[in-house]
Amino acid sequence: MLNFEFYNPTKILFGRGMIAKLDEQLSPSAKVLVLYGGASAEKSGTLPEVRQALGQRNFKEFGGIEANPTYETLMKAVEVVRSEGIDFLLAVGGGSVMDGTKFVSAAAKYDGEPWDILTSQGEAVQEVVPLGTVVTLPATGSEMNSLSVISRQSTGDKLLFGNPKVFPRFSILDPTRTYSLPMRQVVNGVADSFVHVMEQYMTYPAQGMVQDRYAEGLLSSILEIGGKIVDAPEDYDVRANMMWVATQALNGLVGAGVPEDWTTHMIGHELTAKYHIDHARTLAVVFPALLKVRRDSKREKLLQYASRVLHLTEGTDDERIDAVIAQTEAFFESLGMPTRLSGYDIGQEGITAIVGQLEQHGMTALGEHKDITLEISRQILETAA
Ligand SMILES: NC(=O)c1ccc[n+]([C@@H]2O[C@H](COP(=O)([O-])OP(=O)(O)OC[C@H]3O[C@@H](n4cnc5c(N)ncnc54)[C@H](O)[C@@H]3O)[C@@H](O)[C@H]2O)c1
Repeated sequence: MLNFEFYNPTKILFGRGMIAKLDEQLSPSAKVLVLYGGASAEKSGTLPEVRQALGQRNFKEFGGIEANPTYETLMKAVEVVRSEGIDFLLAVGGGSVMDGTKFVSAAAKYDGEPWDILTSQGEAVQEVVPLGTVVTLPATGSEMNSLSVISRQSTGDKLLFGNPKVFPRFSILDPTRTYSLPMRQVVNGVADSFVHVMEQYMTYPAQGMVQDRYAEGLLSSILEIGGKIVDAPEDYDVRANMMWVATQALNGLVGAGVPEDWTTHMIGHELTAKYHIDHARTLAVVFPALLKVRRDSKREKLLQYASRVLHLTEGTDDERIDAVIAQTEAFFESLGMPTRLSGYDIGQEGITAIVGQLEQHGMTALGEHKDITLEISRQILETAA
């Protein structure tokens, strides 16, 4: 097992009606800014429930944080935080609102040009305004991690930063608050969570017995939930399991002490930045192609996954690896997600552009062995063509 430090201070309040406990989480004198995205937070009743839970306390609101949150919009929230003397941020939404709120949290206290926070991958973070979340979309794990992905419209960049100071102080997860999600977003969450676990599992054996079996439990659950969730839109237990699995898929625990390969996310971010494809859908295109190109270096874990999760026992090793890749593609396709770039009309010109963006962002040594060069990234994209 590899050495690791594990730190996760986020308090989780999970279940039906838990938004009512919001007030208890905040100090009586806190000056709160509630941040949210579009009209769905209002229409679904989540925002009204949050307002009610905040009662008579002093709070302001900032709406309009878009999917794939932008620096340009978030800097307007930073102005509100500074001018109103806000000292607590409450994100009500999915990954985009939670990530955006983390950026506002760090940018509002940053003495300099806040885009530095992204270009330094979070090292530049100084002080922060503390934050909490009310989750409406289970997918990213942002509610229990210290990561944030921000886009900049003016340059077409989409960059990630991480810093322990932006862990939410608390996150409220009420599965009934996900019932209003369009099915497209529900399945996006299934795919995103699946790939998050895979990126901390599908590498090479590192004798992380607990981590491997934990990851395999999460993967089995996601495959099972993926097969049920479309036909059971208001099944509390399916939604509750989806919500908790998504949180655990990226709260740091499954990846502690084992190698990780975030190539799929890094290439996926470039596809979203250039083509505005939903985040999870980019992963459904890149991940199967990554498995095809890296089948030799991931061989042992592919076989372990074949036997422990998919229970594949027939055929040669290579035939079982073929079956793993075919079943992974079939899983995404069963969620209605294309697994080829051609599904988004992206051809050779697009591949060259994406490789150029990877180069520009320094993504030249990806993967668990840091040996996925730009040439191999191109091969992955060509395999996904
Ligand atoms: N922080 C992390 O660790 C991490 C990990 C993976 C991805 N991300 C980032 O998170 C973002 C994606 O987040 P996401 O997948 O949660 O989607 P999202 O937050 O972008 O939301 C997608 C859409 O669903 C709507 N929505 C949200 N909750 C709803 C509800 N209950 N009912 C109806 N509509 C609702 C939103 O308004 C939005 O239009 C991307 O920018 C991605 O890069 C972050």
